[in-house]
Formats: sequence, C-alpha cells, structure tokens
Amino acid sequence: MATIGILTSGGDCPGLNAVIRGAVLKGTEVHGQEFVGFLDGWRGLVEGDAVPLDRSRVRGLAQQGGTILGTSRFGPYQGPLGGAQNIQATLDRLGVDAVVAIGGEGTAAASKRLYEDGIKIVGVPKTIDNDLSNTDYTFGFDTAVEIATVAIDRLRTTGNSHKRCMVLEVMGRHAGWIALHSGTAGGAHAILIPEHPESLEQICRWVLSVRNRGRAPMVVVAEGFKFPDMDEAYSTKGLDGFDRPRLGGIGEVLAPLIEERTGIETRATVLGHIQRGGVPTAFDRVLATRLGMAVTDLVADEEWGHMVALHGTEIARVGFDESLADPKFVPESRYQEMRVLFG
Ligand SMILES: Nc1ncnc2c1ncn2[C@@H]1O[C@H](COP(=O)(O)OP(=O)(O)OP(=O)(O)O)[C@@H](O)[C@H]1O
Ligand SMILES: O=P(O)(O)OC[C@H]1O[C@](O)(CO)[C@@H](O)[C@@H]1O
Ligand SMILES: [Mg+2]
Repeated sequence: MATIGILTSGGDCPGLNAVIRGAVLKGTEVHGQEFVGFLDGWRGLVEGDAVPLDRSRVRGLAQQGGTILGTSRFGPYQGPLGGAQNIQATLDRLGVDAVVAIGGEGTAAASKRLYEDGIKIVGVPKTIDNDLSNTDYTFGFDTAVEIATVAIDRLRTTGNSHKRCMVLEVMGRHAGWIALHSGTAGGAHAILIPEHPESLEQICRWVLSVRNRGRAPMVVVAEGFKFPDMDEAYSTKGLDGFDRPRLGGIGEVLAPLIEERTGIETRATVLGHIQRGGVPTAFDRVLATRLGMAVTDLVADEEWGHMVALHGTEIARVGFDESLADPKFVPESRYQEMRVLFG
C-alpha cells in the first residue's frame, strides 16, 4: 500500500483544497493509498514536516479557499536538508513512497528536476492566471474571472452615476486571460493585456468615443500590461522571495493619464489578492476535484514525471517537459476578436 505526500507550492489559488480532497477520497477508496500532507510547500518536504491526511481531515474541503497545507516559495534544493538525496532519505524515514506537487510553472520546474534526480513525483497544475501550457484551463481561473466580473459590474454602476471613466486592474503577470474574460463578461470598453501593447492615444480614443455616446467608459487592465515604449511591466514594489518584480500599479498610472488627456474624471481600482481568496466557483471545484482524483491514478500507474491536465473535457497526462513549454499566452486572434468591440 503506497503512502503519498501531497504539497502545495507557489501562490495559493481557489481549488487547492478540492484537489487534496479529491486525491485523498479516491486514493483511499479505490487504490488503497495512504496520505500525508507536507506543510508550506517544498519546506515541509525538505524538513520532513508532515501531517496525516485521512478522510475525516478532508471533509468539507471542496468549497474552502486557500490551502490547508500552507504554501511558500521555498525551494526543494534550498538549505542544508535540500537536494534530491536528502529528500529521498527524508521520504524513506517518513515511509512516504511518492510525492504529489500541486503548483504553477515554478513548482513543475522543481518537480521535473527532482524527478530527473530520482524522486517519485507527479504533479497537478494550478494558477489563477490560466497561463500554463498543455492544459486547457487551470482551476482558480474561473473563480478569479467571476470575482473580477462582479467588480466590473459594480464599478460600472458607480461610474455611470458620476459619468466617470473607471479603470480596473486585475492580475495577469505574463498573460491577460483574466482581463480578457472578465472584460468580455463585464462589457468593458477597453481591455489591456500583457501580450498586446496599446498606446495611450488609442486608449483615450476608445474612452472618448464611449463618452461621446453618453456612456461611462470602463477599462480593464492586466497588471502585466505595457505601453509600447515599456520594456518591462510596471513595478515599484521591489522583488518577491524568488527575485521576481512585484507587479501592480499600472491602473493607478493609467487613470491620471486618461483624465489628463481626455478631461474625463477617472478612478482606478486595483483588485489584487481578492482575486485569489475565498471559495472556488463550482467549475473550479469540479475541475480541481477531478484533477486530484486523477493524480492518484498516475501514482498507481507509477507514471513519475507526469502531471494531470485538462484536454477538452477529459483529464489527460502530460510530462513535466510539455507543461513547461512557453506560457499559454492570449493568442493575437483572441485579442483581435474582442478588440473590434472596444470604444
Ligand atoms: N527550476 C527550478 N529548480 C528548483 N526549484 C525551483 C525552480 N523553479 C522554481 N523552483 C522553486 O519552486 C517554488 C515555486 O515556484 P514559483 O514560486 O514560481 O511558484 P509557482 O509554482 O510557479 O506558482 P505561481 O503561479 O504562484 O508562480 C519557487 O519558489 C522555487 O523555490
Ligand atoms: O502573491 P504574490 O506572491 O504577490 O504573487 C502575485 C502573482 O501571483 C499570481 O497571482 C499568479 O501567478 C500573479 O498574477 C501575480 O503577479
Ligand atoms: Mg511561478
């Protein structure tokens, strides 16, 4: 009977707990597997900090946001106890046969390295940004889009009352999926994404045309959006624990520029981590539960070095290599499809 250690790594995401629940329920019922949870991402694995996970521990978890295991950006090769040899010794000491790592592209890169160094490891992809290759949707994305859409709906009523231009900044470091989907759902008059620079002149033309027909302009901008003359996304908050620029603030830059150029009073709202918190949507609960269940089959089949993924409506298996291809950007055709409605 295999014992599996589960961990959640990188930024959190609605649906992580549903994955854990799906894995524990199917793994124990169908495969006779046992489970422990490593705390705070790779740190728990490296330090052997594990808690038992059984049926009673995962009760009611499908609807709970965040991760009961905690998460961090600690690396598996970090510190005196890090590295594949030490980790294997820790797994042996704890009686854990295989590792399930739930995370984004960084977690998959770390998992691939551990797999190549001999660790029995499989993965589950997560990110609200929906920018991982080789999976059609990641859980957490639908929840983030729903939250951003509600924000747009609310901003539109106050914007209409005051005849103001409202700017909403959403997450999306490399890819503008959250902006594109929420902006489409909320009927935004301009959607600005990292993949497609737009000039201030063009944005103001859209804003003025909306105003000229008596409407209050609504602009949705992804945190990673760049004007044509910017090399890097806007960042003034230093680096995160993994030396990546902390993004956020482009909306606050854009709003006064629009106001200055158009004369229309403009307000910016940064949605921030509200997009990542709280209960997952039904879609994300279903997807996360199915991925959690399917990853126990990967372990039973000893398909180390693979992760589960959504292909169409089916749960597929892909190698860590495939999942680490280029991020899944918004294709130009998808952007142009919506761009005809701007203004
Ligand atoms: N190539 C790598 N080799 C070893 N460890 C890595 C590698 N890439 C990332 N890691 C480790 O894995 C952790 C998780 O990666 P990261 O912080 O990028 O989160 P993620 O899983 O991509 O999720 P998010 O979507 O929040 O970025 C990193 O903080 C780092 O410690
Ligand atoms: O929570 P943190 O570490 O500030 O990370 C924020 C980043 O995480 C994401 O939500 C998901 O990768 C990005 O959109 C955002 O830039
Ligand atoms: Mg990452």
